[in-house]
Amino acid sequence: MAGGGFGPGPGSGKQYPGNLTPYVIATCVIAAMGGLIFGYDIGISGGVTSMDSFLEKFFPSVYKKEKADKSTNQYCKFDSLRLTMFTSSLYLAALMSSIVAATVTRKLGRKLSMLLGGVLFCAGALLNGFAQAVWMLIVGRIFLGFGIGFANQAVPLYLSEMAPYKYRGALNIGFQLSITIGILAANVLNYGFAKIKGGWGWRLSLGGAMVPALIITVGSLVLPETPNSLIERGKRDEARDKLRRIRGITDVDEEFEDLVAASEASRKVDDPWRNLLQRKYRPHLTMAVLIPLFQQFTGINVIMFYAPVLFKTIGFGSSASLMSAVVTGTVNVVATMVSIYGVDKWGRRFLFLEGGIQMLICQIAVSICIGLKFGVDGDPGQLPKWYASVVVAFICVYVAGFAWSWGPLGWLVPSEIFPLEIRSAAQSLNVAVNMIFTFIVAQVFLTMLCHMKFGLFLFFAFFVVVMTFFIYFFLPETKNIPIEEMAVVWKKHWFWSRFMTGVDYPNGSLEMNNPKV
Ligand SMILES: OC[C@H]1O[C@](O)(CO)[C@@H](O)[C@@H]1O
Repeated sequence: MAGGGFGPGPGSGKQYPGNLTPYVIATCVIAAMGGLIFGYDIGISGGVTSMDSFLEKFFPSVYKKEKADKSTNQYCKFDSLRLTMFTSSLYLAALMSSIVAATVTRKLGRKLSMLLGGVLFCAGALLNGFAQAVWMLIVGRIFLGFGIGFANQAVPLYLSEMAPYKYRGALNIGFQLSITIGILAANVLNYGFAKIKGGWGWRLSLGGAMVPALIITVGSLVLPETPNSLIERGKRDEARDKLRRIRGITDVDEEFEDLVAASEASRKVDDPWRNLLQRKYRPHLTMAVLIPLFQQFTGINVIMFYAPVLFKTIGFGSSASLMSAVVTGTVNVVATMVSIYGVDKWGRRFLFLEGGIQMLICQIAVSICIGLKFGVDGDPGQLPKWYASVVVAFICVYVAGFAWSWGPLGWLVPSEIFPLEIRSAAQSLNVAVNMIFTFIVAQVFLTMLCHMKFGLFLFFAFFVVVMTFFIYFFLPETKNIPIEEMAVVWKKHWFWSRFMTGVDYPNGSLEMNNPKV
């Protein structure tokens, strides 16, 4: 995903004039709805799959098993490939469409990708809301996934191109913030809709995705195209006018010339994928793969997708489980705001390292708590409410640790380290790796819980140890470093410097203003 920090920083000598106009604010708020939908879909499926009426209708075998073996192994209650397929099909679809979207976004504009995303979302939400059979659910999720591929490709790119450079960092995390708000909205609605008499509340939960979907569909029709995209498609005069309108001033020449130059420079790179394999881009390639992989191996989506199911497993009733998901969702939103506040003050490394240690402690604690009560056979006997509440508290502290570290930084850091000539390939790789591992975690979690039992949390804890050491040794601080000076951080790094010998990076503003995904 593209993002913040593409503009000139404090050391670049360039200070493009321009204001944070109401026009920009309005366009960015509408565009950020793409993040809301992503979050909504992440948050909605877990709650819906914990509603009895939904399970009974679409997954009767899971429902029967859940009802029948109350006192037996809690770990395996929900282990159903079809059930996980319902959740995870979306991510596979998103992975595929993000690859197509890269071309649409570049050749036909950001607006069209967002419009396609919105239309696909509407189709998916309708199919899900009116579903009569499992296939309708899964096809609906696939449509939603296609929509997410387009929206996640185009929206962050759109935001970073529209925003005045000074606000790009905050706007980047703004996208993750809207994802977390979407997750929370889904959790709250699930909690309310589950109480509807007649057991059809899940239809409202799933169909509710129509609201943000319609907003982005209509929004993308009225949103302006970005100047970068217009230049890229040969419409220079239109681009200059747009830039004036967006920045709220008439003198936009300096920025405009740089956009044109950046577009021309990027056209000379004909195979960004091959470029990415060059020795001097080894650190970038490593980060493009490992950062999204590690983000998913924190295990966060075990909580985001399956919190209600998990809470049911540790002994809460249906309603309390959904309520607990609302609590974790709220923590997620608030802690992401902490990150917006602190990321440029305390730096990326501090947040990564602190968040890592916090997550590790909580994962070990959750594992011990569950292990002590559930043992290996998964039979908790009488589990006191206070005990389950302690588990939820640890989970909340864990979510906070994620939400101010790997959550937003998993997008921000890659977006600020890629130089233009590899940006398109590296960013696509970043999104693709994220989706693949989101898919894998979603698909195998319930089976893993069944087999690894309380050890599942130790499995993710192990990865948190690995990633925390990785950050400590291999990630240089990128706080307050202008994009065009980023090469320096690798050149000075104890390990990565060996790949940088004899490397002369193109300098200046040319490479900064044309974020491509
Ligand atoms: O807020 C948690 C959410 O954030 C993401 O990591 C995206 O950045 C999702 O995979 C996860 O569900």
